[in-house]
Amino acid sequence: MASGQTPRGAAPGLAIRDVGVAYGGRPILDRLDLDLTGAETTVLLGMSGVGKSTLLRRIAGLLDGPGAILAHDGQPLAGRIAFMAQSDLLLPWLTVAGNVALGHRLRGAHPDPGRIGEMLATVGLADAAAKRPAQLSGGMRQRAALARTLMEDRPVVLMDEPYSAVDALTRLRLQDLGLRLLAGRTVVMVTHEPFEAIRLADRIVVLAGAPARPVLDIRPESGKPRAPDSVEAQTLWRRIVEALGVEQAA
Ligand SMILES: Nc1ncnc2c1ncn2[C@@H]1O[C@H](COP(=O)(O)OP(=O)(O)OP(=O)(O)O)[C@@H](O)[C@H]1O
Repeated sequence: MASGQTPRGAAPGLAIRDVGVAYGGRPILDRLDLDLTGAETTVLLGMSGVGKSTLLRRIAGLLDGPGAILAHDGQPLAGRIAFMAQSDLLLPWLTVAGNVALGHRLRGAHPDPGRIGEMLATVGLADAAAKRPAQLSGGMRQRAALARTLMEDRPVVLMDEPYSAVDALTRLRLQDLGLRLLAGRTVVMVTHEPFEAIRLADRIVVLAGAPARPVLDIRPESGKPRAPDSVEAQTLWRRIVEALGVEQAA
């Protein structure tokens, strides 16, 4: 098993306590409380602009505001969170291997070349180590970004639409890869796509309103990944769409 598949340290649950974020005086989040179970994948859904990325960035410590993000185990969260942003943010002047090792380099650490190779092989990019991001397809770039996230080997992984910029089949393959590689970690993932949430989530939270609040919080019963054509998936889809406030075709 590649080392990236085993998170360093147990994956803690997260306590989001009384959290607020405002931009220019406009509250996007206000006194939000939410508990996320450790080693589970929670998928956040909501209409564009509701505040999903804002919540993710607040959990990551990238935004200030009232309230606190705490770990259920009582230990500090610093150094235990990896963040995969909406765009892949690969640095064009670095090779794929260089991008995967970026976190280590930024901390002045020397990443083990064997581990970089192992991580690239795990995501199917062993032959692309020396290439630049511009030479990769969209799916390869997403896999490189996933490898970089996993190279950090953090027990908590925050992902903002990680599989959005690729075609449908590549998306399914990336989802399966993510499912395998992220098992055992506490994952919070943002998506626009209800069926992606249904396929991958242990728990689905739909945010709506201003400031944003959970308006639906459900746990699918069957195991992952879930096919979109099951009765359960169809029922979940209806509930999600209703919660999103989208008009359904009769
Ligand atoms: N840095 C910022 N400064 C001012 N307003 C911002 C900033 N970032 C986000 N916003 C606004 O805050 C609201 C929430 O943005 P956010 O990106 O969290 O939404 P989202 O639900 O992730 O949207 P999407 O699904 O389109 O990515 C939006 O109205 C957005 O325009």
